[in-house]
Amino acid sequence: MKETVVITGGGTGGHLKVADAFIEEFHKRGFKVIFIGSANGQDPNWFEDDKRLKKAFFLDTKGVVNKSFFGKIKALMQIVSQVSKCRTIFEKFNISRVISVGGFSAAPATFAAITTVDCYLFIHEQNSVMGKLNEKTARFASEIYSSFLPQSPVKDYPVNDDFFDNARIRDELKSVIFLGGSQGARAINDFALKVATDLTRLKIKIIHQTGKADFERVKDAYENLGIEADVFAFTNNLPEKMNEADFAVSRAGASTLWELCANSLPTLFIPFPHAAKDHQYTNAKFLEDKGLCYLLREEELSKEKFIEILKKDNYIISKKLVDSIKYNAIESIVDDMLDKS
Ligand SMILES: CC(=O)N[C@H]1[C@@H](OP(=O)(O)OP(=O)(O)OC[C@H]2O[C@@H](n3ccc(=O)[nH]c3=O)[C@H](O)[C@@H]2O)O[C@H](CO)[C@@H](O)[C@@H]1O
Repeated sequence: MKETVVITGGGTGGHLKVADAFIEEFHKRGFKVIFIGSANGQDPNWFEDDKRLKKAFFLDTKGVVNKSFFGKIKALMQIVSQVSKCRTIFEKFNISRVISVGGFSAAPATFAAITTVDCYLFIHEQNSVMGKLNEKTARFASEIYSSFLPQSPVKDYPVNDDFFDNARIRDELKSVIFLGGSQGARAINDFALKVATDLTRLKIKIIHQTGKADFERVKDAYENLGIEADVFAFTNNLPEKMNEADFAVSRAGASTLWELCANSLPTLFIPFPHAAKDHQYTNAKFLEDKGLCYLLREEELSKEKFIEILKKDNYIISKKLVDSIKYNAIESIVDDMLDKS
């Protein structure tokens, strides 16, 4: 019988999507899988009743970054108190492999892995700049996987096959999709509304993911402009929406960024300006340096610049994107982990 592995981490959709890919891969290979995340955040929504899991634990932990001094101390004390709980779980289920996808949810199980004899820790870092926890614990890991690190043994990002299956080379411009990441982005919503009339005049269809909080406002605004756009708060079928689009305007969260690459969809990235250590900017910069995307900060945005970008020959970018990422990253990462432990 195959052993039990622990997948830990979460907090935001970006981390959880990668956790989900690991759960699927280990489950497919016949391993038993335990998920350890936080009770505070999105983790339970994703994995509470997941049939692929032998068990899911949601611990009382909160983020440490962006807190006051006392808030940080409290959050750290909470994490410390959960480490021994994780060690008990490891002992009970005989855990020797822990895979962290980062985020504060990963802290207790990561520290427990480091302090447990004969337990291998593997880290998947999604972004171009290491998160606080990964930065502190990386030297204890048996391997760190990242699409941005030159020394990573696997550089492809774990993207669902659907994004590749729905890919196509863009050789015309009939529709633009606006994407705000898992939460939506007000700045992107405002920009879309600002250029909507021009896009309509150019006979370009608008597809727009607003995020839950801003949906009603944006929907009403399109109605007031008399524009029939495909507006939604969140979709479970993003690959299909991307396939319909010929150009994207998007935040530069790691998962979305590589999904757009897998889809061969030319993109103007507008990074979230308050992301830790400006990592969304450096995520997109990595692609921009290779001539694979456009990148503007919020304050650099203008209607004129955008229209100019749309008029460029984006066929070349779309074609180049085909070689920027390959299928089966998760299989290659798990193969590498099993070789090393
Ligand atoms: C504000 C912030 O700090 N955001 C971080 C967060 O972003 P966020 O959680 O937005 O992360 P990503 O862009 O990486 O992922 C969003 C995920 O949501 C999915 N999706 C989105 C919209 C939709 O309608 N349907 C849908 O399924 C996308 O396919 C994607 O897989 O985690 C990322 C990964 O660590 C980081 O790079 C981001 O910087």
